[in-house]
Amino acid sequence: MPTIVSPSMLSANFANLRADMDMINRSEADWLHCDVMDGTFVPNISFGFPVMEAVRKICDKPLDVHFMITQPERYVTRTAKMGAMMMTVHYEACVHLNRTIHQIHEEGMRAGVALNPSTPVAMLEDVIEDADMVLLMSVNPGFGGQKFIESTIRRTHTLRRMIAESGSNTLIQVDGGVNGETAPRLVDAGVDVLVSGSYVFGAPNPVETISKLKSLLPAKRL
Ligand SMILES: O=C(CO)[C@H](O)[C@H](O)COP(=O)(O)O
Repeated sequence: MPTIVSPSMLSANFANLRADMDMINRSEADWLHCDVMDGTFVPNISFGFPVMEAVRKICDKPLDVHFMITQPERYVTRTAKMGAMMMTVHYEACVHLNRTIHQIHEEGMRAGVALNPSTPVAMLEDVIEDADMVLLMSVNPGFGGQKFIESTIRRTHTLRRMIAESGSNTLIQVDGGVNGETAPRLVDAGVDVLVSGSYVFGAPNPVETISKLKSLLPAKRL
């Protein structure tokens, strides 16, 4: 399975969103990662549907939407209507996670489940087969530009074993502090989808940085 790179829109320059989306369209990015924050689940507010609907019209890449909000199930239908490919919700924010995953599937999207850095990977044992992707947060969610939390490498190994034991094809995504140094180590540990924000958008040549991120990665298992 090839490694997927999904630049995080959280670090985009909103003063010129069209230029940022033109850059993403020209690049080897596979998806565009959208971070929705509500100021309650995380101590920050990002953007909502009007911005993502505008982006959807000018971005050629599939949208991978990460909801850092309470009760994300309220927005499943609207996210599908907006044209998202993947809807990721937090384990910590869903009382009925199994139901929410099925709602997402019923609306024709892929379902991701995100874990905060302090939530044990084992909490997902009983839903792993239903999830298309698990997002391991490698920073405490809420802000771009934070330092990578090292225990993510160990957590990736644990999750990779759990997925193998379940016999499922669930993808592993990591988000937070992903750069030229952490990316190869993450892929080596078993990550399939890399989300990178400030490393990409803060680079002098973001298109080249996305290509480098992909080419830096060790050859993946088949
Ligand atoms: O969503 C986040 C935090 O909530 C991520 O940190 C963000 O998507 C990526 O930012 P960076 O690559 O700068 O760490």
